[in-house]
Amino acid sequence: MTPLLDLPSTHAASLSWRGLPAAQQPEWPDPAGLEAAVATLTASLPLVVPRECDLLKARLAAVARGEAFLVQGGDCAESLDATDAGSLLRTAGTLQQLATVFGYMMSLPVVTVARMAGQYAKPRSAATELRDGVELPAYRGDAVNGQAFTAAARTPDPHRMVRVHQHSAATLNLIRAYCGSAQASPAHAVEGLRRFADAAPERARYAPLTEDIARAGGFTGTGDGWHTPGELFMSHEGLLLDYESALTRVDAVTGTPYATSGHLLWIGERTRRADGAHVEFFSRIGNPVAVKTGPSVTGDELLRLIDRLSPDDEPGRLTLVARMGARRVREVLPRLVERVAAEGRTVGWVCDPMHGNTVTAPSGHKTRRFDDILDELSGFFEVLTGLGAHPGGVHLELTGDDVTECLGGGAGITPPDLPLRYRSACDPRLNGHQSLDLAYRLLELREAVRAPGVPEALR
Ligand SMILES: O=C[C@H](O)[C@H](O)COP(=O)(O)O
Ligand SMILES: C=C(OP(=O)(O)O)C(=O)O
Ligand SMILES: [Mn+2]
Repeated sequence: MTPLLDLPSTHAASLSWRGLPAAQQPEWPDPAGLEAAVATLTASLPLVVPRECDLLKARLAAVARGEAFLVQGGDCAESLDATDAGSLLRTAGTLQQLATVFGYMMSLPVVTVARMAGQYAKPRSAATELRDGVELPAYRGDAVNGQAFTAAARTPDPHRMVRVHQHSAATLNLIRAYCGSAQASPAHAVEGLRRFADAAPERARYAPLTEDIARAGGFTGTGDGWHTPGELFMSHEGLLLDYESALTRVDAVTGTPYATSGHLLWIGERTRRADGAHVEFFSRIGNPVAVKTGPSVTGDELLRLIDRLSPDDEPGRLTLVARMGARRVREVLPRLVERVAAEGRTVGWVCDPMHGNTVTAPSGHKTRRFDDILDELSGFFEVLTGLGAHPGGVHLELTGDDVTECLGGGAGITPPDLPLRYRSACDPRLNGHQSLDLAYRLLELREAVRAPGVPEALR
């Protein structure tokens, strides 16, 4: 029998990025510790296998062709101390409920991808944090250091990467069990939507919409048989190159290296330079990959990234995640979408309406306004649809828990509410209700646009 994977080897993906500029890497204080952690990871089991990554790539090819919609979401930063199975399952459930609403809205099958089982490393705007005259290294995610503001916690510890691998394996194990259970069925998702709609301040509008969704059979577009209810893929930002390359394995069948830390990895806004180490590493792996792009990206830069990451123009290989901010999306995105289309490149276009809309509340909490998030998302739909392109999906920071991190939404979280249940280790997430509220509000906006009298180009 052909083995699923070769043993780890010194293949190009683990080597070629070294020596290139690698932004946002920790300053590990202990080279021997780093070497030991990398050796442990190199000898560790893969979390995912190439066949699963290829399946996701095939799903994302449908997104790129305009035949499917991507729902991607989860924590900004997972925590190694979080051992709350309920919380993981609530987030997985929220993703599936969102998939149900968006599938109905788009009349398309949905591919669902969690920011989970690996989302432990954070790029930061500033390398250090200053509090009361004390300056310490910034928190860079649980894969690197601790959140507590002490010199001990903030010192990068490479052994944390080993703990991340173990914790991700346990998370994935739970999610795989969930995906095979009745809890992950479309009927269960519809029940969750009914509970949400019945309790929402907008009940009079949302309850009938929910019945329309239920009548459509939960997920739509399942007729061709490719959508498996309960199918949930794992993704994270591939930021820590020592971690990612130590977990890269060669597919024995094709000889292609795959990052086995997750199904889909993305490159963040701060590490996407085309001649940098991240792009080089990503160019060598067979996984489906994504790149986040903010408003400063030029058309030429984007084309260069596409050339580097998807030279064969394989559909599903590359997803572009636009995070422009509500104020800029309508101005900046059209020329980029037009340029990529003019060059005949096949990518999926997805909107992250979170990272361009972060503000600081008077209390000092990082937060985002629900209305800005909705506005960027509707701007994204306007732009893509107006150009005859496919609005391919959403990328959200969210949790199924009842946190108070973003402002507004149906339940109307206000600035004084923020400290009540602000639990994010990094950026503010939509809570379960705000996430569904966003989907229903967008659905209402889309239905209004589809009403008679609206020009065809905008529908
Ligand atoms: O999640 C994304 C980034 O890590 C985060 O937005 C950076 O935040 P900062 O500007 O507080 O460093
Ligand atoms: C770091 C993130 O985003 P971006 O790279 O878009 O800033 C993130 O997704 O948490
Ligand atoms: Mn974030």
